[in-house]
Amino acid sequence: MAYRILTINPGSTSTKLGCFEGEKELFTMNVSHDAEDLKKFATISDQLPYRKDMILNALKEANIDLSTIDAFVGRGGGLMAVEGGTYTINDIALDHARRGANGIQHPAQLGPQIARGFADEYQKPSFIVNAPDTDELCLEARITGIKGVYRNVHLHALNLKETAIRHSNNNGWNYEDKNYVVCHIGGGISVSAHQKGKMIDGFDIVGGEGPMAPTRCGSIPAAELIRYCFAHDDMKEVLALTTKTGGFVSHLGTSDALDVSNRANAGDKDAKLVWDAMIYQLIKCISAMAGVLHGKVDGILLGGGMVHNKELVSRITAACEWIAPVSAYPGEFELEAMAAGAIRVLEGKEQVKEYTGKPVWTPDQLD
Ligand SMILES: Nc1ncnc2c1ncn2[C@@H]1O[C@H](COP(=O)(O)OP(=O)(O)OP(=O)(O)O)[C@@H](O)[C@H]1O
Ligand SMILES: CCCC(=O)O
Repeated sequence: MAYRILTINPGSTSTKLGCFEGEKELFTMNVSHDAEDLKKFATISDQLPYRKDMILNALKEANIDLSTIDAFVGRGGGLMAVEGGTYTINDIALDHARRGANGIQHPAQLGPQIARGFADEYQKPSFIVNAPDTDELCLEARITGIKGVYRNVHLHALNLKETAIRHSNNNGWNYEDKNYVVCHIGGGISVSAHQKGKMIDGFDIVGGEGPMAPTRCGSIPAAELIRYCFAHDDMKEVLALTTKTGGFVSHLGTSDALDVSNRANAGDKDAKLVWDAMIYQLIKCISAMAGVLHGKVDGILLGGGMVHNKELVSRITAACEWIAPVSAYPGEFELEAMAAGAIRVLEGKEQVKEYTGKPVWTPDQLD
């Protein structure tokens, strides 16, 4: 019989839930949280009881009996850099998610906490699949032009890898045999290079790299940014440009990309320039990742909410199809990807990994 999996993906103002039996979706649900309610909590982990109660109520309304679930999966977060794959939520992973051990506060770190809580209660396994902390960078990608400063990536690893796996399956290929440039173009934008099943390079979208995105500034010339810091007192506000107040929010006061593209099409010059600049930067970043793969690219894959926009897809396709065929996968497969990862290990098709808490790479490995 097919395994029944509950997947939990906490975002900034909602928690997405999915229940799957094998590949079959039994239900998905988006439980909204009032932004004012969330503001009352000092840390992300303080939100746990509040979010858990809302999830339990939603599951009750949907008649989902948690005792029928075979495994619980939470979106990762707060973990030290890990190789991609499916990990048991052991005590170290739980502790790191609770306290955001990697120094980044992200709602996704509630995923392992909620999943492990349910798993303990019902004596079932719990997993994390391709956490945002996935780091498979080649050594050269880690080195910057400042000694002692290294690149640590955080990106939409879950959706990027699932998109690449699905594209491979659709074509009768193995992800492990192919090279792709994979993008997630949504609230945040991730652009990454995948070489034979490993994400060997990508832009750090939590650290202010890559194309500008609805809420993120993307890459900025270093000296301009330093001058900007000198001209501003509040470094917390400056830092927020990398994940909350940059990109469309900084230029246009909205994070709604659909609104920006509509305004651009209706003749709003400011919106058009920002929309065009984002697409320009996307094309530039895709081409950079193709270079990293020496041009040996089997496909350029586009996922995320903005990929519903046909104009964006056709402009990227026109600019990049000289590199490789461009395929669009609008939206995201995050809930399905978490279930699929758990099922692969439960069926013995993939080896489950043990989180050790030691990052995959530290600068002392250079010595
Ligand atoms: N047809 C469209 N044209 C332009 N933008 C669109 C279109 N449809 C959806 N979007 C935009 O996609 C964005 C949402 O994408 P998505 O759902 O992937 O984001 P998210 O889940 O909030 O964040 P993230 O993708 O970073 O996890 C919104 O800004 C929305 O306006
Ligand atoms: C780290 C990838 C997810 C995000 O920042 O939204």
